[in-house]
Amino acid sequence: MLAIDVKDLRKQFKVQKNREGLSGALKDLFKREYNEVTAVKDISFQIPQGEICGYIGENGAGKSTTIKMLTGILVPTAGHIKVNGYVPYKDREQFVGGIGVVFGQRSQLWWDIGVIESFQLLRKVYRVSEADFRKRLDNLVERLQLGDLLNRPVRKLSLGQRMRCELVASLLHNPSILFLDEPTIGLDIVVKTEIRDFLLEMNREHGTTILLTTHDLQDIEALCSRVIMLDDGRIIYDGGLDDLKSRWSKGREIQFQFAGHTPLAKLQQLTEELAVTWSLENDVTAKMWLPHEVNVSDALSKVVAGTEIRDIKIFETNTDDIVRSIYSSGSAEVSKETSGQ
Ligand SMILES: Nc1ncnc2c1ncn2[C@@H]1O[C@H](COP(=O)(O)OP(=O)(O)OP(=O)(O)O)[C@@H](O)[C@H]1O
Repeated sequence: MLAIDVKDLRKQFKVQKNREGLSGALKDLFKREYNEVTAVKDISFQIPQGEICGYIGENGAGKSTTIKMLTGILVPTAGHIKVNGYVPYKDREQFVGGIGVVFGQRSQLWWDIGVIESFQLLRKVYRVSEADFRKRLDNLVERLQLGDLLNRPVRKLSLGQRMRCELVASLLHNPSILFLDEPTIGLDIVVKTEIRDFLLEMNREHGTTILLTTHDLQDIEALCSRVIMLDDGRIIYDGGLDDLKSRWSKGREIQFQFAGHTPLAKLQQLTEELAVTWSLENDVTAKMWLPHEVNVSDALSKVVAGTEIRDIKIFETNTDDIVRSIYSSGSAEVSKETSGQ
C-alpha cells in the first residue's frame, strides 16, 4: 500500500480585500470583497512506505498548505488524498493514530506543565497502553538523551531540547508516517545532526515514512533519496537529489597548489586540447574549471605531467547554488546550454 497518494490536489483560500481610505473601510463594513489565492495547484504525487521524501520550495510555494491537507488540518478545495489508506479530513479518528506531525514553528506540548505530563496527556489522546507507552518512551528518551528534561516545564527548555521533545511526542503512538514541517529551523549544527541521525535510524529500524519540508538543504542531503520541488503551488521537480544535481550542476572546479611559481600561460598550454578555463589565485595556486564533458582524470593527467603539485581540491557545484538557480528560473527543466549537452 502507498503511504501517501495525492491526485490533482488543490487548495484555494478566500482572502478579504481591504479597500483604501475611510470610504473604503465603510464600504467593507457593509459589503466584504474577497480575492482567491490558490496555494496548491492540482498537484499529484505518490510516496511508497518507508521512503524519506523532501518537500521543498521558496517561501509561499505551498508546502505548509500541502502538509496541512495531508494531516487533515485543512480540507482540500479539489482533488484526492489518501494517507495510509484514509482520507485525512474525513476519517479523522482512525487516521491520526497512524501519523506523527512536527511543526518546527509550533508546539504540540503544553507550555506550563512538565514534559512528561504532556507525554502522558498525549498517551491518553492516542489511547496508548501504559506498558507500550513506557517501553517506547524509555527507548526514545535514551536515544534522544532527554532523561533530565522530562520534569521541566516546556517553557524552560532551549529550542533544541524542545524539538527533541516534540519528536518524542510525535512518535509515542508509533506512527508509520511522520510529517515534519521545518523540523530543524533555528537549531545549531550539533542538534541538527542529532535529529537527522535519529530520523535516519527511525526510518531504517521501523520503516517510518517521512515527508519533510525544509529550507535547509543539508537536511535534504542528509536524509532524502527523493525530493519534490514546489514553485507557486505547482510541482516543478519530483525525483532523485543526485539526478537533480547532475542535471543542474554546471561543472566542477579543481584547485591546485603548486610547489613553485607556475604561470597561467604554462597551465593553459598544458591543457590546450581540453575545454577548461584557468584562473590564478596567487603565484602558486590556480583553479581549473571543467565542464561536465571533460573527464577529471584526463585533465589531471595533463597538469601532473608538466607541473609539481603539492595539493589538490575538487569542488562540485553545491546543492544550495543549484536549488537557488532553479527557484529563480521557476523551472527544473534544464536547457541544453545549461546541461552542456
Ligand atoms: N489561511 C490562509 N489564508 C489565506 N492565504 C493563505 C493561508 N495559508 C496560506 N496562504 C497563502 O498560500 C500560499 C502558500 O502558503 P504556504 O504557507 O503553504 O507556503 P510555504 O511554502 O509553506 O511557505 P513558507 O516556506 O514561508 O512556510 C501563500 O501565498 C500564503 O500567503
